Amino acid sequence: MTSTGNVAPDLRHEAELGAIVPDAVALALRAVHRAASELRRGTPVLIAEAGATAGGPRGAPLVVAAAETVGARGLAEIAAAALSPPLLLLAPVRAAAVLQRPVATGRAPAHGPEGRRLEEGAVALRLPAALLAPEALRRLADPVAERLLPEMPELQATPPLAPAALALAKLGRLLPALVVAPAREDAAATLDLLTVPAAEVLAYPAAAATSLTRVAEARVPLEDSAESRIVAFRAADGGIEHLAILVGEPEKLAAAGGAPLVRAHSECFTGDLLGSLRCDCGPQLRGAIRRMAQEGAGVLLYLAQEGRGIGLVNKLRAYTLQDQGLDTLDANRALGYGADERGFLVAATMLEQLGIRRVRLLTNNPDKMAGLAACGIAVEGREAHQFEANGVNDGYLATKAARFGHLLG
Ligand SMILES: Nc1nc2c(ncn2[C@@H]2O[C@H](COP(=O)(O)OP(=O)(O)OP(=O)(O)O)[C@@H](O)[C@H]2O)c(=O)[nH]1
Ligand SMILES: [Zn+2]
Repeated sequence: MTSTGNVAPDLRHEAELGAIVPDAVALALRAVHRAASELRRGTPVLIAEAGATAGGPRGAPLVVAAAETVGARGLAEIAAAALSPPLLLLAPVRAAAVLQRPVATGRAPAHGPEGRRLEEGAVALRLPAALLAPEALRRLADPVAERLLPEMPELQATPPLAPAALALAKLGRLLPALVVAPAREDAAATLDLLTVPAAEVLAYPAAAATSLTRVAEARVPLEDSAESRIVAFRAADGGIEHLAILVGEPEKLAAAGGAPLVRAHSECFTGDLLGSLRCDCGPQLRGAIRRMAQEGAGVLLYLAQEGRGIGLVNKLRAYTLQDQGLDTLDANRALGYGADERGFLVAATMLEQLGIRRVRLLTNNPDKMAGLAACGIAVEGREAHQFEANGVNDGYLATKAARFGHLLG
């Protein structure tokens, strides 16, 4: 029990509650996290306009389910909630592949909180009855799946809440392909569906990043660096933790006015853990720790951003597409994702909390430098972090240089 001194009884009650009642940001994060989980389970959710009023279809919430996971029950719930026949929402590149022709979205590219260009836009397709079935929907969503469609879908006007729907599927690390329809106002209550405001879905990545707090810390001597600690950071959504591996005492170096060596390393299960030859992540991870140990100090941020933010399952799909001839950038886009879905506000928030505001960044990726700088970290220098191609990852490294602008040397 915490001591509340001489506070009046009802105020004391409020003070005690204050410790456990989550604030508005945590509540919004929780709602979005739950909604993404519902999509993963194949359950529809409702996306509402902020401050939407009851009335015609314009202000109506959008009932949405992920094409990848929805089953017969979810489709029946959509039919019960819908004011008009369901549509399929796809990212423009995926829609063009399905329709086998270019698709214009007419949307200007938007910019994320770190100033990065977001690859946005959504295309709506009318679904003939033959395609409104779980197996057909999965084939429409997934470029890896067999593509024999019984009928072709047709273009339709995109609903205003479409960007939030696609963003929610991406937050669930699902293929950004959704069955959607404007919904009756009473759908939430009568069908017991979760409602989430569109604005909260779109604000989620930045809100989650800035809500990070330190939750655990331990000394962990490593093969390549005896003097190492791991600090874990957790966001208010309760999502997967991000880790900082501190080599030596980089906080002291920063407090004395220095700019420690920092690497923002996005997790790669295949490369970091299994030694996959498809990428350069394993050598980069171990190489960064070794280099920091040689310098005597450094911070490796181990970010839960698998597959440049598309998740492991989608990265495996992207690998299949790469085996069919696409490069790493086009494979992401064929899935409906952007070339790089990461934001570096997570990394900047972790550095701030470690008291590190000036860094020398170990990277070949100019976007990481710009991303951290846009989040208020002074990037005072770049240290190249290249490793020899291994005979398997040659094309991957060449694409990073040619199409992502990675700096050589
Ligand atoms: N989507 C996708 N992700 C990949 C592929 N190969 C590796 N990755 C992921 O790419 C990320 C690599 O991250 P980093 O090494 O931190 O970043 P980088 O952009 O290569 O930049 P630097 O290494 O800092 O120069 C990891 O999350 C990997 O899982 C791929 O073919 N497709
Ligand atoms: Zn990798």
